[in-house]
Amino acid sequence: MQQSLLEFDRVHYTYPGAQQSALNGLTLKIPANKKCALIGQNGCGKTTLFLLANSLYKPQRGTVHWQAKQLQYDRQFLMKLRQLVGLVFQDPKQQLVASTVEEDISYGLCNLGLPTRKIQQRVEQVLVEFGLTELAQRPVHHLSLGQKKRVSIADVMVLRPELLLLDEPTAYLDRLHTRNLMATLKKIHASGTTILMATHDLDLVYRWADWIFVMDSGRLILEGNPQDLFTQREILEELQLGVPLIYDMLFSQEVVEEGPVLERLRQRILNLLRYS
Ligand SMILES: Nc1ncnc2c1ncn2[C@@H]1O[C@H](COP(=O)(O)OP(=O)(O)OP(=O)(O)O)[C@@H](O)[C@H]1O
Repeated sequence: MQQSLLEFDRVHYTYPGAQQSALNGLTLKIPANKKCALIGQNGCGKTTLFLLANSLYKPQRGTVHWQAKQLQYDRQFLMKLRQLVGLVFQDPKQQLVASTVEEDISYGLCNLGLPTRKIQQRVEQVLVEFGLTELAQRPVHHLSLGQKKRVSIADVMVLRPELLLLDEPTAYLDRLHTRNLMATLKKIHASGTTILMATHDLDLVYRWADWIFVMDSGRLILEGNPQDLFTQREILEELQLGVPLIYDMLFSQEVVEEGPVLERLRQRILNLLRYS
């Protein structure tokens, strides 16, 4: 059976003063070692799921488990969990707290109380891994958006999490920076980190993910691998999500007759396009 890292079981969460629940009985298991995508309309609860996954919020009903252990909300447990589950916010302003890039990356390690020498080693290693060495002394508010996003991910990865949560990481990035980011994620995944990415970019999902969750109104509606999931076109159209353009082009019913040549051509195109 597929091992899961984080499990939501019938989780409810309503923001103070809100009329409607943001999470409305959400049940979802994040499988270990996968590249997972989370899709759904604006306001369906993706960010709220992340905030509960990282234990910044607590379920009002239902439970969240990390590797079969129910989350606790005392300081010690939270410190440990936030090393294991790294959250990269959509807006780097929510993430970047220190004055320089180097200080920002060391912030989480300092909070853990690691010895100075160890902190220096880990920070230097991450600066190299993320191509940030030249920017180490740069004030974070002088960085471009692409650079800020890279620093936000480095901030989290320096803690060596087992699960990386990314909230719309490619939002506002140009093509080059999206490619660079996807190359970074490839390395992170290859090093053994499970990834869950919320995004509205279905083509990116199709080219990158190996498992997809579809949410609506605070619940999980569908999940599966890209090839199976996008066959559920009717449901996806009803949710106003549709299917990726690439999928539509390659698997539309109006395409020429099915056969081995067409299938080989599709596989070649998909292999060329894949981010992974
Ligand atoms: N701080 C808040 N106070 C009150 N309601 C909130 C708050 N944050 C989010 N909500 C509401 O909770 C619901 C879920 O919001 P959430 O941000 O989790 O959705 P999302 O799927 O991440 O949306 P998007 O794709 O636009 O980022 C929405 O109805 C939203 O209006």
